[in-house]
Amino acid sequence: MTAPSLPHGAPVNVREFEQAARMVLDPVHDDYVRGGAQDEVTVRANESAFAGLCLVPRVLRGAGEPVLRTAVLGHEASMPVVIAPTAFHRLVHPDAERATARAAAAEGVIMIAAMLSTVAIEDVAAEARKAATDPCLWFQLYPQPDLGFTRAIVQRAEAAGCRALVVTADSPALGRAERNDRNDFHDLPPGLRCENLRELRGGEPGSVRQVVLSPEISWRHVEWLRETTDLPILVKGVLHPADAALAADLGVDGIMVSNHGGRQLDTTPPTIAQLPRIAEAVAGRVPLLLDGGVRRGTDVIKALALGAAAVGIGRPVMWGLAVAGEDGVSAVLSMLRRELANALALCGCAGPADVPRDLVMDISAKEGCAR
Ligand SMILES: Cc1cc2nc3c(=O)[nH]c(=O)nc-3n(C[C@H](O)[C@H](O)[C@H](O)COP(=O)(O)O)c2cc1C
Ligand SMILES: CCCCC(=O)C(=O)O
Repeated sequence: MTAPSLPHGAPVNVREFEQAARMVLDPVHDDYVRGGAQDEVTVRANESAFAGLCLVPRVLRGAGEPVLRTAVLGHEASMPVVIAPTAFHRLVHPDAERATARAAAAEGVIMIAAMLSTVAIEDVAAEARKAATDPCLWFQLYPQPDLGFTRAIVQRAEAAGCRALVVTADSPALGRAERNDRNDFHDLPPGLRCENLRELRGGEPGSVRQVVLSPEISWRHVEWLRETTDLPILVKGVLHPADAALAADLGVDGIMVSNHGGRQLDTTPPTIAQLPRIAEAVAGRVPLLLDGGVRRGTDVIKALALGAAAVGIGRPVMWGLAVAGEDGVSAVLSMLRRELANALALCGCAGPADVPRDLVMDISAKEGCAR
């Protein structure tokens, strides 16, 4: 295998993309992307928990060159990494969600388009179709108490060709991001609008202030969505095994184990630590995805070993987009692809479905691999 050639000085890993993004972004927007709730305990824990798990590779398995291609909820993908929904891509690059959609489609990666997108879902989908004949887009929803609006936005996503609905469940209120308080960043700058919120304002693009993160949203809304759309439904933001069991009982099509990248409730457990408990509660009834702190191919393989069908990445995509638009997102995706292929090969695995549970050893904080 030959190493891919990168222009001199280009980031060689996701961490370097983070640093490069910091150099180009308005510090207020950099803070918005990198930040989390309150003391950011969970932001750090998501990443360090991966480092605290060791990989114990098998040798001489003759597994051959790993094949990364996989199906996520039955949707073909070139690797078990999806783009987690992140709002407001135009804050970090003028090509915004259009660039992300092109990169995802060209890379054969599933993109979860955010409801709070700065490009309308129809345009995101059209852009994805420019880069691939059969791109796979899912749509993330913050269910609104206004069910008329919620129905309308779901129908728009369906008509645009989105193939699954990702219902964010961890946001009955907005988390307290003190970086944003310090920067007095509570609304989009002039000219940036939430293009999917037109139905809230009689055809005008919406303002983020109109979005209701409501404590009244409940499992009944998931049931209502089940009756409202034929799209597969994933619930995103599950951390408690009992909630995972409830979701499975309700017949959802997928669960995203997520703490919103540590941006909602601080001091929640790192997602990778919670994954085995959730896998046990669900017992294979529903496919699991996980996001939060995935920065390396070795993180992906750890999540696969502990029960995830795929992982999501949030901030890394925003950093790639900030640094180089579509090319930056592509670079982040292909970096993770190379790292995952390398990790699979070094672990003796033939592909995502060939990752045994005992590949991962939990090492307690005092003797862990990292810190
Ligand atoms: C800038 C930013 C915006 C986000 N916006 C949304 C959103 O609109 N809806 C949502 O469900 N999650 C949102 N998230 C959470 C991500 O979907 C994901 O759970 C999280 O970023 C994963 O952690 P990671 O950034 O460490 O990969 C956002 C995250 C970031 C960093
Ligand atoms: C009003 C919600 C903002 C988008 C979001 O979910 C985030 O920044 O984490």
